[in-house]
Amino acid sequence: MTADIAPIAWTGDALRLVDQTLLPARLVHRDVTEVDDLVDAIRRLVVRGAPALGVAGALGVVLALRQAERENWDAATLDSAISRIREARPTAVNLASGVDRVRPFVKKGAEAVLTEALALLDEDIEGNRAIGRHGADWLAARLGDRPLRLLTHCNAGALATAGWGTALGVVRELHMRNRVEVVYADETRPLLQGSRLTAWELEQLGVAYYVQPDGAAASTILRGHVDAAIVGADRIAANGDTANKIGTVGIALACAAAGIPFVVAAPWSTIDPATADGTQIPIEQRDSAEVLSYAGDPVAPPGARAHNPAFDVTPARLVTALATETGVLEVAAGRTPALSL
Ligand SMILES: CSC[C@@H](O)[C@@H](O)C(=O)COP(=O)(O)O
Repeated sequence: MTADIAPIAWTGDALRLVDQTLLPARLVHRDVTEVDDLVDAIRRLVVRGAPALGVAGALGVVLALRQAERENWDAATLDSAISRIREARPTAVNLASGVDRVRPFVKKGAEAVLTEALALLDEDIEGNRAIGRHGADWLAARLGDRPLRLLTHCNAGALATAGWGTALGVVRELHMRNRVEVVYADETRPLLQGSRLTAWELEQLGVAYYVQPDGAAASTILRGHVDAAIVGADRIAANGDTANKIGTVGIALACAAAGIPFVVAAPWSTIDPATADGTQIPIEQRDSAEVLSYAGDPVAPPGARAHNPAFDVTPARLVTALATETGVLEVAAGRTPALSL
């Protein structure tokens, strides 16, 4: 196995990010020292994935404090810079909670914030390894100790976290146990996190995979090619409703129809007790150009309008299990009858 991917690092002077917009063609690191550049990097998905956003947000508060010192900001300017980081994307609760975790340390100075932010980074990696072990144990107990055919959507790998990954962390753990036959990686339109990032990670790990169009997922499941689907989450409401990348709910419906497990892998930090249910989760709407063009060229008539929600909500009743760092919670009470083609 190759050295683990570290999408976020602290250099001592800067937040060093793997530029995820350029993968898999190029592995380029970006050093960020200014709040505006971090907000831009978050919005453009240079750094992305809920846990990674949490760590980037926390380290972003260090950048804000250092910039405040360099530029003699007053307290209100600093506060609004921190809030701009916190609100750069709305759906992943980890971004807000990462900033909120370090905010009480702001009055103690940048070093105190840095210590707390780096603790969050370490905890995330450790937590992901535990999610991987618990998720793999649960799948083996439920489906038998045999190589599994898994389906995933978007990227919930090392790149989406501080390291190791959540849903892909489970895949990695199973792979270490020789219990992965193949992974179907949905390409994940419109920004292709599945084909660009998940496939890249699986390639590095030596896991067998297919990239498939999002539109193939339900058919692949109903035709019996998949033993379980496993995805990450951006925010889990108190009742278990789960927001994840657009397209996830269709996979959950297909899993329910086929009678196979739909598993969400996420740390407790992604569960938001302040959000009662999925209707209250803010869903990010992104630029029309992401849908209406491809690699810079138009793919729709001039004047076409786009509907571009970045996330959807899977109702708790469709979530078979939630793999966390402390164990697996069986969420869905009942399953719909299985169909097959
Ligand atoms: C461990 S990452 C979980 C989710 O954040 C992931 O599945 C996802 O939907 C990411 O969306 P993105 O828009 O790429 O930030």
